[in-house]
Amino acid sequence: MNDVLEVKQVSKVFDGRRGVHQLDFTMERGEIVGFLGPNGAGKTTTMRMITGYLHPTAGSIAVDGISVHDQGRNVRSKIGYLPETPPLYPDMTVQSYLKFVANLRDVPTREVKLRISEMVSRLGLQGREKQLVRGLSKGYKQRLGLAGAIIHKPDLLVLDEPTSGLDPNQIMEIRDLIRELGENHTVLLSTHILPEVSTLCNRMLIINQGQLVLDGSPQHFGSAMGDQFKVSIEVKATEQQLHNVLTPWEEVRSEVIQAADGQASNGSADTVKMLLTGESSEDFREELFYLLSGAGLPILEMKKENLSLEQIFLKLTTTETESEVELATQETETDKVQLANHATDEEANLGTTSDLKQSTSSESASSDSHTGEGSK
Ligand SMILES: Nc1ncnc2c1ncn2[C@@H]1O[C@H](COP(=O)(O)OP(=O)(O)OP(=O)(O)O)[C@@H](O)[C@H]1O
Repeated sequence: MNDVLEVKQVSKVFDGRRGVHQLDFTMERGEIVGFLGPNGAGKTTTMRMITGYLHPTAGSIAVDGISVHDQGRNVRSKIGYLPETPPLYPDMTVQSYLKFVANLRDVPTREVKLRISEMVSRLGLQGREKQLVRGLSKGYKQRLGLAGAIIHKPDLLVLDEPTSGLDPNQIMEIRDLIRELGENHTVLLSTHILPEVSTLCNRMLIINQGQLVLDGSPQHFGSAMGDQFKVSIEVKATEQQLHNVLTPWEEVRSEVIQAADGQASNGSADTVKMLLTGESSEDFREELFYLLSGAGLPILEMKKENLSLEQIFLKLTTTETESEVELATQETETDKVQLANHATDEEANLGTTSDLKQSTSSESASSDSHTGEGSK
């Protein structure tokens, strides 16, 4: 069996209110999975159940085939957990904190010294071993939290919003570290930052109101949602010529985005930009090409329009109507470039364009501690 994590029909009820409901998913060795959802969706609750800090009301969770709740002690050595606020002790030094965690995680005494020096060099903490935790910057605290989470060499690493509250440089550093850690660990990572998922994860899970609403690779989401195939084109033609050719095509709906009347401006030929939407997700570009070339209308540009991750996320996690999402997909080309799944590296690294954190629910709901159930 290659599954590191098995979450089976897991539910959590808090005082009669649903926290998560019948979650069902597995994670294979080596996967880096992004766990996404709006505030209050159930990400932290799920992560705390996986790491054994919270008991499910129903269902079961196993790591490497061992039940998290029946054999807590055996399984805890297999899991590394970084809560949103790492449980660091301000009066300890970096070194004494790592020693403390190593003992807590049952690292054999003879190996502790070596593991600490491995963690210090791997997480870039050299020169800070004797520094008090209280004097570390937020980025270095996060590094130390990560070091504490992996010092016992766990199979599964669970990271709750690991870049939250960091400045752009620190975000890039922590992401690089997570990417590196993903080479040796299976990682479940919760985040509100969509480009973080595109750059770090090969699979994502979206949760909304306690239920899993999507599971798959970021690239396959458009078709997984039964999306209609959309193409934007620019054609050297008049609106009337295009109308004559395209209107009889029943399977594809066309609408003009922009028409440039050549006669009125510089005397060059007319061009028209259109958005074409198919009845289904079937690719109709080849048919379109032959149709327009058969009519003697040159295609200057043809581009497949994908739903961006942001649009997919909104579609799945809000109650907005189909038509609102539809509108979003028909924004101007500039908007599309901004929103596109393929965010530039800079955007992806800085996460500035797509931080979807919604401010409506209480922040206090995500402040973790290791004190167990009901501590939030
Ligand atoms: N200890 C608790 N007692 C009562 N209700 C709780 C407790 N912990 C979580 N909840 C509720 O369970 C639901 C899921 O919360 P959770 O913190 O898991 O969401 P989240 O997706 O992690 O949100 P965020 O992005 O804000 O961190 C929310 O409605 C929350 O209020």
